[in-house]
Amino acid sequence: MHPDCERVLLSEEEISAKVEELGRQISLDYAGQELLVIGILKGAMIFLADLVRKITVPTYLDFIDVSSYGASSESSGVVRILKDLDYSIEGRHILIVEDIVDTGLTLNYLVDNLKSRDPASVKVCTLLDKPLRRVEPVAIDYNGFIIPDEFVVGYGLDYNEHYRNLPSIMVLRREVYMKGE
Ligand SMILES: O=P(O)(O)OC[C@H]1O[C@H](OP(=O)(O)OP(=O)(O)O)[C@H](O)[C@@H]1O
Ligand code: HPA
Ligand SMILES: [Mg+2]
Repeated sequence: MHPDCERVLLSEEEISAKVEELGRQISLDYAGQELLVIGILKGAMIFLADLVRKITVPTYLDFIDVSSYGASSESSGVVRILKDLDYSIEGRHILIVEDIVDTGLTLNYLVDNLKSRDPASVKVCTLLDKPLRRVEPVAIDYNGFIIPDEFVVGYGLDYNEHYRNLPSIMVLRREVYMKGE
């Protein structure tokens, strides 16, 4: 366990079993179709890399980079696109892949933004859902785990860009993020 963390919330084994289950369900639901997976940089990167290898329908990838947290554990409330998609999504079946839905501001913004580009369909898959913090409602089609209102890091999730490479998901000690705020 990392010394800045107080406990392991989800082990590597729990995460990989869930990723496999999500991949199986997505493959069943999109049978006979092509899927365009859109990863939200950077947090979703590690989940997405594992998830797409469990999907058996023809799958394409694109990435969009948005940011609302910066060097904080609280959302600024303003979502900014730092890097847009490389390709048009018109007429394609889109699956947005996120690491976590917290306030819902990031996903709400993205779903509206991507729907305005006329895709054939838009669905959302997130590994983690923290419903106690929701500010705006978000429809989630595939959800890995519902988690309590604690700041978590690892498996792609950061605090101020640290801890993304930890293999499990851990609760960050409050004193670590209170220091910077
Ligand atoms: O539901 P919300 O309150 O909007 O929070 C969730 C979003 O915040 C984090 O991203 P962040 O903006 O920190 O960028 P990152 O993915 O590069 O860490 C996380 O990866 C989600 O995209
Ligand atoms: O709990 C979290 N951890 C890391 N990044 C986040 N972005 C929103 N909530 C979180
Ligand atoms: Mg982040």
